[in-house]
Amino acid sequence: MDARQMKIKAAEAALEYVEDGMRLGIGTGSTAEEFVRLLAEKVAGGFRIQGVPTSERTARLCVELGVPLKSLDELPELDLTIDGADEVDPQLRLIKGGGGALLREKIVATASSRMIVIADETKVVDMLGAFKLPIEVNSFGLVATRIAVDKLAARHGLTGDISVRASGDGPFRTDGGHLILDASFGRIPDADALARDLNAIAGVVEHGLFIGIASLAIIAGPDGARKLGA
Ligand SMILES: O=C(CO)[C@H](O)[C@H](O)COP(=O)(O)O
Repeated sequence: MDARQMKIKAAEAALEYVEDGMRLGIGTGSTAEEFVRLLAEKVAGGFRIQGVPTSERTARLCVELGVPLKSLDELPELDLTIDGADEVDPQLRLIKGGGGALLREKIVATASSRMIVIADETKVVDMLGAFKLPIEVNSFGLVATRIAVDKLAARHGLTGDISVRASGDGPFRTDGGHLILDASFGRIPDADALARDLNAIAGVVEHGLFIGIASLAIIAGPDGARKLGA
């Protein structure tokens, strides 16, 4: 089974949790896009859902495939969000934001009664941090915010490069017009404390640590999909 087939396996297993009539948060990334493709087939077959996309990219795919969309303001309380992740640890803590959609992803996931993560087994880690931690920041005061993040990291015993994400010739801009700092910490022994402290830095809009948000992860490997959590 290749990487794409594993993503499809995870997405198929997640689709079983989607019920007719649900208000559904729809994630961002290549795994979430496999989910959107399967969901679109169900919708074409008469299944009724209302989706809230977590990015402009996901919204475009949903429109293209005929998945009905609403804004989060129209549907502020959701039944379920299905989304991918860059890392998943045994406590279902996540790193997200590889695709730059972490702010909307976190807003949508926390507006949902439940979040289910879909991922292939390469995303499962004992300790978060091998994947660069995305930190969404306001462009005003970028240098000051970066210094503040660097000092915070040092207080947490974390070292590593913190760089502004690039796209083409310039910086990457999120759907909200912000910048992303990618922090190469390597290992994050106390992700809960780091998450809390990052939120206290004024220029930080949001970070990619999702703690206590997902209740189930569907992890696909060569032998099929297994579940972490309930
Ligand atoms: O957080 C995300 C986007 O901001 C994605 O869910 C994450 O990057 C995983 O993407 P993929 O399924 O392509 O590996």
